[in-house]
Amino acid sequence: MATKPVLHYFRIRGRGEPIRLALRVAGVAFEEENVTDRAVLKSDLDCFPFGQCPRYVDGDFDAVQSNAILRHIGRKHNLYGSTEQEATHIDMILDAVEDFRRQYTVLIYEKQLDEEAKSEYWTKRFDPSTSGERNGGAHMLYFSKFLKRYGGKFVVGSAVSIADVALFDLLEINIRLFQNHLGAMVFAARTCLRKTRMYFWFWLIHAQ
Ligand SMILES: N[C@@H](CCC(=O)N[C@@H](CS)C(=O)NCC(=O)O)C(=O)O
Repeated sequence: MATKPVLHYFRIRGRGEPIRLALRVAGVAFEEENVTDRAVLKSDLDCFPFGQCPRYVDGDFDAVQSNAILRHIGRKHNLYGSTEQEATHIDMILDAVEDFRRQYTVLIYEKQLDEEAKSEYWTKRFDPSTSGERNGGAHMLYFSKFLKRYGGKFVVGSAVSIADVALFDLLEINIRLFQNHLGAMVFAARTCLRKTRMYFWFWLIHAQ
C-alpha cells in the first residue's frame, strides 16, 4: 500500500496552511509530522535545506519552500489552470500574495503587533485611498482590480486552483487580525471574498 504524503511543520497554521488546504481540495489524504525541535531545522540540512519548514515528502518526492510545494501540488493534482496564460496568472497571484504576506510577517514578528504599526498596516494595505503610494506591491485593491479584470468563475479561470488557496489564506489571516473592524475589512476585500468563496473554505477548514 502506498504511503501517504507527509507534511513536516509546526503545529500552527502559518505557512503550512495553504499546503493543507490545497491537499484537502485535491482530496489527498496526508499525514503531519510535527516539528517540535527548531534545532533539527538547523542541523539536518538534508531534510531542511534552508533551515526552515514546511517540508513535504511524497514517496521519492521531497521539497521545502511553501510556494514550491504548493506549485507542485497544483501541477500534480490539476489545480494550476488550464492554459499557459492561466498558469501564469496563478503564479502572479502567488507572488503577489507573498509580497503581502511579507508585510504581514513584519507586523506580527518584527513590530510585535504594535498598535501604531497595525494602524499603519491597515492604511497602507487596505485603505482604498492609499493604493497609489509606495507599498511594496501589497494592497488589497490591487487584488480586487486584478480579479475584476482577469478572474473567471474562480480567482483564475473556471476552476479552483492554488491561487484560490493562497489568496484565501491571506484574506483569512488578515480578517482574524482585524476582527474588530470586520465591516471595513469585508468592504475592502469584497471582490476577493466573493471570488475566493470564503464560505467554502471555512467549511473545508471546519469539516475536519
Ligand atoms: N520561504 C520559506 C519560509 C519558511 C519559514 O519562514 N519557515 C518558518 C516557519 S513559518 C521557520 O521554519 N522558522 C524556523 C526558523 O527559521 O528557525 C517558505 O515559504 O517555506
